[in-house]
Parts: sequence; structure tokens; C-alpha cells
Amino acid sequence: MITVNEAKQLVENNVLPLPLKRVPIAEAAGRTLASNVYAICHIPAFAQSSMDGYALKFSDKDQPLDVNGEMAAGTAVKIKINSGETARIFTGAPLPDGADTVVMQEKVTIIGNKIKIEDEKLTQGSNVRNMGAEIKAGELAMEAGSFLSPAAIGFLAGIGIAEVDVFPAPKLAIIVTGKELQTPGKDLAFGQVYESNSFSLTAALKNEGINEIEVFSADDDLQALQNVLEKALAANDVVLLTGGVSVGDYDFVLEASALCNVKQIFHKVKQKPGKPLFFGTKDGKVVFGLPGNPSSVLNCYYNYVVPALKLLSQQESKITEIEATLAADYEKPAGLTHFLKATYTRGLATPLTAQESFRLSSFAQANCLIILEQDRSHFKKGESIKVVLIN
Ligand SMILES: Nc1nc2c(c(=O)[nH]1)N[C@H]1C(S)=C(S)[C@@H](COP(=O)(O)OP(=O)(O)OC[C@H]3O[C@@H](n4cnc5c(N)ncnc54)[C@H](O)[C@@H]3O)O[C@H]1N2
Ligand code: MOO
Repeated sequence: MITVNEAKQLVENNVLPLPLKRVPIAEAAGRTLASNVYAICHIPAFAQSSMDGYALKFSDKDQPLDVNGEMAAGTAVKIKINSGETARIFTGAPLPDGADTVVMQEKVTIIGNKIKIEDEKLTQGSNVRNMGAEIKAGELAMEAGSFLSPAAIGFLAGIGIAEVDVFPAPKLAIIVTGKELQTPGKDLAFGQVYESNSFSLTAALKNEGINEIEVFSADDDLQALQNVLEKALAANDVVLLTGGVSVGDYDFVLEASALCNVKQIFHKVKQKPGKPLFFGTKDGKVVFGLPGNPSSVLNCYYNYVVPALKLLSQQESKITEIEATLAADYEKPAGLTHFLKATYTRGLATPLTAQESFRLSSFAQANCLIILEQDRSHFKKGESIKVVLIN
């Protein structure tokens, strides 16, 4: 059996970025840019006023100026001012030819059709946005690898870019296995359990910006599972199976994966919960067999699936590992890394009760997972430990 760190390394070594995709900028938010973007024109495309006021030649500022013409934002008409003249101008409008400065309207006195400027601080170029001040045609606007935040999308729109290459979000299938599963809202017959894994995973995936999710269910039958897995692999980049990865007579995930030509990278990790975790690949597609217990599913999701999703989409993970102080003594047998459902507040990590892997009640309260090292047993209140921040 491999260690947690070995398993994480194997995930990192075996997941490649998805092929880039050209998308309209409206669909690019939250993605990582896959190719450099260069400016297609100067922005602003013309010298532009940043205030409502009057445009003038700076050398004329000390004399009364005749108001001759007007430039409003969006005007398509060019005008020219001569020496001794000014033009009314509004924020965002192009400067008239002959003007190099704008004075705010609050800083002038109007006398008939003339203005007198009373602005000691006025300098040449005041209140003018120069052509190309934001970016010049041909300049690098955004570098491949940049995160496309809302501001980045606005910036690209503002410089006239309509489409960009991004690393897309993976298309993803969830396959829940087990004939004991019943849909929430229906009555439980003897032996049935409510199906919760597809719900927790779908919710977690949506948090990561993944919206193309297909959910399948498969009985505990090799042929049925092989058929569903084949279908899921054909249409998706990632397949998450839950349940059926252990050693029981009805655990068919490994066999079905082999029959679908999924290459096994590892099976079983020295960890609790989620020991029988399976990871494989097929032609760049990624397959995780998540041990069926609901806490094991989510624990493996945060520790292994999220890093794989981030590699596919070339994104930074929001699930971060930090140092914290353990709030209470804790005992565990040596041999497995334990991930404890816990709360993290102001540097302090407090383990919750109900750590069993079939239970989600404490996971529902948790905002972190405490990592307790594999080969240690006694953990003392006040010692420094690592936690994975989730949610
Ligand atoms: N002899 C051994 N038995 C088991 C071992 C072992 O090493 N030797 N490992 C145990 C551990 S640890 C885990 S974790 C489980 C994992 O087993 P499977 O992945 O094969 O999962 P299942 O047996 O199918 O299900 C486990 C448990 O989870 C419930 N379940 C499954 N799917 C769902 C779902 N979609 N929603 C809600 N609950 C689900 C299922 O009913 C079982 O109770 O194996 C141990 N056994
Ligand atoms: O590892 Mo299993 O996930 O402990 O129940």
C-alpha cells in the first residue's frame, strides 16, 4: 500500500492539462487563460477627456477663451479649436484637434460666451486620457496562465477582445454503485440506504466551477458497471465512481475499469478514511474509484480529486493546506494517515466527534480536515499540525 504523499504525487504525475478551447469572453470567467492575448488597437483609441468641462490649448489658459463647439461622448464629428478658443467637452469624449488640456467646469467662470479659467493646478494634459494610455496596439494584454477574474474579463472586453483560449472545465461523470441505494424522498425498504454521494460530489464540483456533470447509477454487477463506465468515459474527461472499490464479492470497480482499458495507477492508500481509493487513467481521461462510505468519498475528493481537476484546468486550488494548533489531545493507531473532520478558527483546529466514515453529520459542520501523520499515535493539545481548509 502506498502513502498519502506517494498517492498525491502519482495523481500529479499522471494528470495532463485538457486541450485548450476558444470561448467567448462571457464564458471565460473563472478559467485560466491558455494563450497570450495581445492588444488589437490603442486603448483609449483617441485622446479622451476624463472630466466634464472645457478643452483648450494649455498655452491659452491665462486668457478668456471663446466657447466654440462641443464634444460629447460618442460623437462621430471631429472639430478643431484655434488659439483663443475652447470647446465644451464631456467625460469620455474625444479632444478637439488643437486641444491638449481639459479644465473641469467647476474651475471656470462663464462670462457670456467666454470662459475664464481659475485653476492654479492646471498643467498641460490635465484631465486628458492619452491615446494608448491603457494599452497600445500589439502590446501583451494578458499572459497565458492568468486567472480570468471578473476584472480580467472586463479588461479584455474593454480592449475589444471577444474570444480567448482557455483551459476548459472538465466534463465529469459520477457513477454511484450499489443496489442498496435509494433516492432521497422515497421510502426506504429493508436493507436500503439513501444515496448521498452524488449529491455531496455534485455540490462540491459546482463550488469548483464544474457544471457539466452527468450522474449514472450501476447495480452491483460487472457487466452493468462495465457498460455504464464505457458510456461515461466516452463522453467525459473525468469519471468518479463511488463504492465497489473494496474487496467484497460485489465490488466490481477495479475489474470493470480493467475491462474498459483504464490503466490502474494505484489502488489503496495508507489513510483513513478512504483506504481502498482507486486511481486510473485512459487516454488523458481520469478515473477515481472513491470508497463508498460518504465521508471517505468527500475526504478523497478534497485530497485527490480537486488537485486532479486543477491540473486538468490549470487552476490554483482553493483547497489549501496550512499549519494550525491542535485544540485537544488525540489518539490513533500508527500505520495510516488520518484525516479528521474538524473546525478551524483563528489558528486553532478542533476535531469533531463522529469521525466514522459512514457518517456525514460532523463533516457537515467541518471547515477543515486535520492531517494526523501516518506513523504517530499520540497527538498533544497545543502542538502544530497541518489542516486542509475546505468549503
Ligand atoms: N474486508 C474488508 N472490508 C472492507 C475494507 C477492507 O479493507 N477489508 N475496507 C473498508 C473500507 S475502509 C471502506 S471505505 C469500504 C469501501 O468499500 P467500497 O468502496 O467497496 O464501498 P461499498 O461497500 O460499496 O460501500 C461502502 C458503504 O458506503 C455506502 N454507500 C455506497 N455508495 C453510497 C452512496 N452513493 N450514498 C450513500 N452511501 C453509499 C454503502 O451502502 C456502504 O455502507 O469498505 C470497507 N470494507
Ligand atoms: O477508509 Mo474506509 O473509508 O475508513 O471507511
